[in-house]
Amino acid sequence: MRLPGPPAVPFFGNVLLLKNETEFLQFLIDAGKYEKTLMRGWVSLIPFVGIVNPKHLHTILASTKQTDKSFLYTFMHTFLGQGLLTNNGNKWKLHRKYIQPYFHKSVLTQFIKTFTESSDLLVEQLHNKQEVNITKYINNCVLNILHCALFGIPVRDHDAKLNSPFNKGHLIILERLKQPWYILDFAYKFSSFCKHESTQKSTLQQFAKEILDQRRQGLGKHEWCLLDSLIEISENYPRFNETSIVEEICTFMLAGQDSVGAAVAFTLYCLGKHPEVQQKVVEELDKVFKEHSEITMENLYDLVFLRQCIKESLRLYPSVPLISRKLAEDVNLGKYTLPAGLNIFISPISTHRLTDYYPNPHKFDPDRFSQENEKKIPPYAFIPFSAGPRNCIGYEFAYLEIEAIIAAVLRNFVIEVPQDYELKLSYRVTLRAKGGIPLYLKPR
Ligand code: HEM
Repeated sequence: MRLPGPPAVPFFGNVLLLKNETEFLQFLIDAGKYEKTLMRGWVSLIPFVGIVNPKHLHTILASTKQTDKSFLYTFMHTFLGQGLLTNNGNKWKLHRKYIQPYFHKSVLTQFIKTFTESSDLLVEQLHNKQEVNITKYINNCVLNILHCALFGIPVRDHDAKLNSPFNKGHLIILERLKQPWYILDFAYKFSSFCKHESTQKSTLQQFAKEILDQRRQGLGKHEWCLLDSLIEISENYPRFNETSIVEEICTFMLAGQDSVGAAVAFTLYCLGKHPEVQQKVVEELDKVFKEHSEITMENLYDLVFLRQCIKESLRLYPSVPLISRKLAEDVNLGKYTLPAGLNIFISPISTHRLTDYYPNPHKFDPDRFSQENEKKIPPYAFIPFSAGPRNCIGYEFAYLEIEAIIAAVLRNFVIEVPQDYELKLSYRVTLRAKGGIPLYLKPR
């Protein structure tokens, strides 16, 4: 089987593409040209197949058998330990089954207050500012939410968060790929990267353990948080031990941070660039909040057009532009049979720009997700949260959180993107705007 793909360099394969993140993302955006075939790529000496076509994605992502991640995720173990994001096999299946109920809509209601309080704090911080780099404010707001929803640290308890190592955690996986001799564990173990990652991991886990001990003793227990749910699971299922609790809570802190930060920032960017769409969102907000100014779960579900805007922004700028799996069994994709054990790449940012499903694909057009139009989009052509049994467990949490933050910003400010600003994308496992996103703010 000979597949088309980008030119590869001996030993490095295609990893040199990662040297320039903006060009790498442009490569992914243009990878729709591989839709009718498959794409081959090399991570150093290891072959990968890239899959862009929604029908092929359906075959793989919907399968309960194809849930294994590729070896690339083991690179996160040094930093994160083994939580839902990086685990495979039975351990993943069991943990997912235990934790899933705590992300049910009925349970998420309890976090709305946290979303609101943190969004209010954000609005306070933005007052009297005319021009801001919105990215760092948003990231701070998201961190506040996570510290509260996951660890039970009140949003306005600044001191407790001051020393949180989660404010400065840093993933090194890409450095390992760019210098592919570090793909080998024994070489990596002697590197300064590994030392740095291991130190980070023990600091994060220590922080999580201390709070776990406090919660177990009932200290600071004003409101329910996700850590309490994990304690409850460990009481019911002894195999879900203290290490599991710590690894899972650290995973949630990481998985729910930059992903949400990017989604909020890019949606605000899109709304700042399209004043007519922003106006429509504001009219919806006025209508929904006419009688009750308070943000509730019901109000958030009524913000139908805002959700369309968030989806359209996630289509153009999916927070996680690339994911990877390892095939657990042979799979037939049209004229190709891919063997068990093969590593594959799935690139939401490539699939999201396919002209067959998204005419004029680079245009921001929230009407693509209107109730009527959305039905025409095949389910696996829109995968910002991945899809199937191994999708993002936090996707509904994320939508509600993003809506609450954007609603708070737009109810208080008219936002505008400076004329001379040119968005440059960059990539560090999540998608980012290079240098952050500048916004003009005018009080409403
Ligand atoms: C806009 C926000 C978010 C986006 C775009 C997003 C996207 C994704 C994607 C694409 C995956 C699959 C990753 C892969 O297969 O490698 C994933 C998995 C995951 N996400 Fe999210 N995510 C978001 C927010 C969150 C939040 C708020 C949480 C938790 C608080 C979370 C927790 C997780 C976890 C634990 C997994 C692994 C699930 C599993 O494998 O069973 N995510 N997310």
